[in-house]
Amino acid sequence: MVNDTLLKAVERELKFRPLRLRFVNEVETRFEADTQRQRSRHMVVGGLISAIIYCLFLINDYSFRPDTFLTAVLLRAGVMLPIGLLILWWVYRGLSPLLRETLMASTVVIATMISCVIFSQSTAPYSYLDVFSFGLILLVGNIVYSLRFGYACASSAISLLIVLAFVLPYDPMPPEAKRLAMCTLIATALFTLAANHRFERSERTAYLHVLREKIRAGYYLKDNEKLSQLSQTDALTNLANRRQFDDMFLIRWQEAVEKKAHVGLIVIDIDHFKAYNDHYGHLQGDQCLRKVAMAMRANSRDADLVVRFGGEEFVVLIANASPESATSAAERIRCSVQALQIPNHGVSAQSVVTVSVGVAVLYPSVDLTPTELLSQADEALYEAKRQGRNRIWMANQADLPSGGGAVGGLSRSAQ
Ligand SMILES: Nc1nc2c(ncn2[C@@H]2O[C@H](COP(=O)(O)OP(=O)(O)OP(=O)(O)O)[C@@H](O)[C@H]2O)c(=O)[nH]1
Repeated sequence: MVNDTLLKAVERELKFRPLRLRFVNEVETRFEADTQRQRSRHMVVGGLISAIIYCLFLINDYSFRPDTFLTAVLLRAGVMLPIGLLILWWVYRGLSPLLRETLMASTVVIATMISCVIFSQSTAPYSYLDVFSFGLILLVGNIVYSLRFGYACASSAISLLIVLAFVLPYDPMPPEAKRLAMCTLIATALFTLAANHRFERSERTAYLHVLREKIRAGYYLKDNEKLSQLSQTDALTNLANRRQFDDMFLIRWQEAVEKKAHVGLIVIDIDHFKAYNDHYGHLQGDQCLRKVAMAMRANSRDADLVVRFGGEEFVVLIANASPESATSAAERIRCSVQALQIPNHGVSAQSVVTVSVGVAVLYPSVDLTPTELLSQADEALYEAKRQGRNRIWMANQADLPSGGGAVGGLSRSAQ
């Protein structure tokens, strides 16, 4: 999507990346919208793997503190696992960023709490050794889930406090082991938080670069579309121009060859336009051209290509045209211009602007070229002028260079 304000905000973020990770609101909302789905999936996969490993620790519980094995089963598989799976299910379904991060961070805190209860309930001599493994829980939150930095800090701090609260009064654990365990845990928290910060920073910076390119690409695309449209349109009348006609004529011709269908061409020229220009001036002449162009567009089918061929000459390219439909399209156009009742006092006091129309319809074949259809229509137009103007003239079969393929021979006076 092309968005000027968004592009400016993205460029500002890229230029002045402060230590604060969160973007300004507008970019943050976009960031969340673009990354939420993938982030939730990533968390769910990480959560499932962590849940399995957390339950596998029951093997440890069984081997070196069998006295609390039942409690461990109850707490790990009966409490932590269902809570964890429920949270993962919610996250998978999609939650607001705040809820998602809070719930995922809470699994870290709950797992720490449960692990502390299990180790402190046991009277086994080495149960406290388990405290050294609690760093793994912090690692899951800060690295595996890659919680947003603020949530990672909060869950790590709360978890450390919980461990401290359990370790300090736990008598079977020697004071040296308590000190070492707490130092190890704090160091683990700090290292994993530093890595978490770096991950999030690079993820966000990479996102900004991608977003900037996407927005710019949107601009380029729009510019290109605009340019291509301009290069195919006549500036005065907004009709298709000669360049678009040349392209479309070949395409329609080829289609007609393949489908064995007719191609029709109507060539229209405003009558006595020089007199109009001389009488009213060039600017009003332009105005007249616009009105005539609008009438022609309004009285042609959407599928027909209405072209300003040059000066006061127009062309309508009709796909799949029978001689009858081309003739009636030409007559409709002629009548619609006359119906505008634009006075042309350059000719006489009663004169209005009219058009002469040449019509040609062909079955394209290998020995015919599009130019032949165009010259037939031109000749028919010349004949319409010669016959007195304000009329349509159908290209005659005899006009064909090859002597075959043209249809009609009809001329129609309009007056
Ligand atoms: N205002 C204006 N006039 C144009 C434009 N292009 C061509 N013309 C004028 O169209 C007129 C065409 O005149 P002619 O070719 O002599 O044809 P005509 O006076 O219409 O006579 P017939 O075609 O024989 O009926 C000239 O005066 C051109 O200057 C344009 O873009 N704007």
